[in-house]
Amino acid sequence: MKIKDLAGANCPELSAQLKGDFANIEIAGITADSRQVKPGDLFVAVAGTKANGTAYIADALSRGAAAVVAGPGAEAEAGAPIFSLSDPRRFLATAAARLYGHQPETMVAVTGTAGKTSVASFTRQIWAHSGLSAAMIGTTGVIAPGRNEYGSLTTPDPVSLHKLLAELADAGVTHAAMEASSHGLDQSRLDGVRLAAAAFTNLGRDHMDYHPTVEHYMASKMRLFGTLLPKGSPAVIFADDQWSDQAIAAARKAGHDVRTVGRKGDFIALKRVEHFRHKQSAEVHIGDDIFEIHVPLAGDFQIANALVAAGLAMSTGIPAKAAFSALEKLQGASGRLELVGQTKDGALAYVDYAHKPDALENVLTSVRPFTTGRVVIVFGCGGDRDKGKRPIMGEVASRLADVVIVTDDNPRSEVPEVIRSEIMAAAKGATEIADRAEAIRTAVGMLKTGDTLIVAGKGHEEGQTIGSVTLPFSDHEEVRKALGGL
Ligand SMILES: CC(=O)N[C@H]1[C@@H](OP(=O)(O)OP(=O)(O)OC[C@H]2O[C@@H](n3ccc(=O)[nH]c3=O)[C@H](O)[C@@H]2O)O[C@H](CO)[C@@H](O)[C@@H]1O[C@H](C)C(=O)N[C@@H](C)C(=O)N[C@H](CCC(=O)O)C(=O)O
Ligand SMILES: Nc1ncnc2c1ncn2[C@@H]1O[C@H](COP(=O)(O)OP(=O)(O)OP(=O)(O)O)[C@@H](O)[C@H]1O
Ligand SMILES: N[C@H](CCC[C@H](N)C(=O)O)C(=O)O
Ligand SMILES: [Mg+2]
Repeated sequence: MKIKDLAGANCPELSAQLKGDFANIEIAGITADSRQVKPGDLFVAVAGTKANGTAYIADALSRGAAAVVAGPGAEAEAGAPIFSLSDPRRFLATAAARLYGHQPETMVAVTGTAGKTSVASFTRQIWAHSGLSAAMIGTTGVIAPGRNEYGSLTTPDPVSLHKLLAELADAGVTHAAMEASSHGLDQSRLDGVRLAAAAFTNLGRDHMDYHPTVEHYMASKMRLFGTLLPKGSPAVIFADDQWSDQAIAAARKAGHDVRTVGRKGDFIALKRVEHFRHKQSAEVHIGDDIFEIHVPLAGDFQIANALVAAGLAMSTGIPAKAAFSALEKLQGASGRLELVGQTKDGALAYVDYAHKPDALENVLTSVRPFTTGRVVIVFGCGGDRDKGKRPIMGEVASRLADVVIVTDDNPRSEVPEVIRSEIMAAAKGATEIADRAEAIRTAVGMLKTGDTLIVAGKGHEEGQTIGSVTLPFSDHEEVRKALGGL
């Protein structure tokens, strides 16, 4: 594709700089990483958290980059095709979308501190239940007909994302639900995605290492409604969170068709919920119609996630009745309050991905009603991530669980003892066991009839990152091994 076509009406700022021969430069591919440049590629230099892409312009040109797009003030060397844009990240996303050409016809995105993976997964399942060729993209990777791949980022970088979306569309996928993380939104990773609808679940504490304030965190999430979702589109918003009113206000201000779900919901109104050991039933109202829904998953929060997913499915053409009947067959996303097994005395062992205070609080509160014995929790906190959440999670665990074992999560470049001590400082009565497998074995070994164990923080993850090395590790496997040994 010629660079003038890549810019087109989409980027008048670039079009204006394409004088003479520069307009006809042929672009083979696009990347923001100089190390990935192949001859004929367009290199987009963006400023990141660790490095500034402008430092790698020479590297990109030496590898055969056909042209370079950089941020404001980039040195426009005489004769070299280097262009300067006010927002190169947004350009990277929209240009990747143009270059790869197509994406599934109906795309939805979900943001919020907790519940994104679950909502994206449930939305895909509802669509699939209605016979549509549907996909999800998120923390657990990509799931589509014939594809189930482990992923690393919640919201992939724009180039991998559009390559993937084009592959999915080519394979006949018409509907895709994706997670919009605050990092992804802030870094414009989704700016080239054509959205049919978008959703918000909730806001709690997370990522305070990246966002200077909680308002900045919320504002990043609200880019989904304010900038990305085309005006007038359905915005499905969980109504019962502390931040719901702000999300509703942001979506209204952007001119969207706001559809709230939950106890205070006006699109899907939740009237009554009954919790059983492994399932829940609820009565919901849509206008004058009353539906009884059944969700075969534990955890109060899964009802909220199921309603947001049903709201997204209904906003993309699925009748309410079909959406609700699909909920009866829902499978939880891997590692989200997932029952891995039980002891021969019937104590339950779950793996859950709670790695932030609100999620931990929710998961511990969710299992209490059906736990006649003790709630036992094993958890830690990741290194190189929001440090402030560590004592808060320690306090939540010791307040809501009967037995607390603090262990390692992914220490990454931090000293594991220090991470643990920051949690322990607020976790009254907790036991510290550094080795995660040993912590799990100890917890399983102490289970008695009526107890519930939750191994939290790593969910679906298949490795543990210590320093810069990731060793194979699975909470599922360790729980199974420990149960097998009983
Ligand atoms: C903090 C963060 O979000 N970083 C992401 C970001 O990196 P960055 O832009 O800060 O990159 P940088 O290292 O400062 O480098 C700046 C630029 O120079 C380029 N460069 C660098 C070196 C070189 O030799 N040549 C070169 O061109 C880099 O490719 C980059 O474009 O953009 C990269 C490409 O898209 C991501 O891989 C990287 O994710 C890192 C690995 C990461 O750990 N991200 C996590 C925190 C994350 O994004 N998590 C969210 C949220 C999860 C949740 O909700 O819980 C997610 O969506 O997964
Ligand atoms: N609606 C919800 N409200 C509160 N907590 C929730 C909700 N949904 C899920 N959780 C908790 O958060 C954990 C992660 O859930 P999920 O993976 O669906 O969220 P996520 O937003 O995708 O998280 P991440 O940002 O890590 O990708 C679950 O294991 C559970 O403990
Ligand atoms: N997407 C989240 C995952 C955290 C998972 C937890 N196991 C950890 O390592 O902190 C993040 O990057 O913050
Ligand atoms: Mg997720």
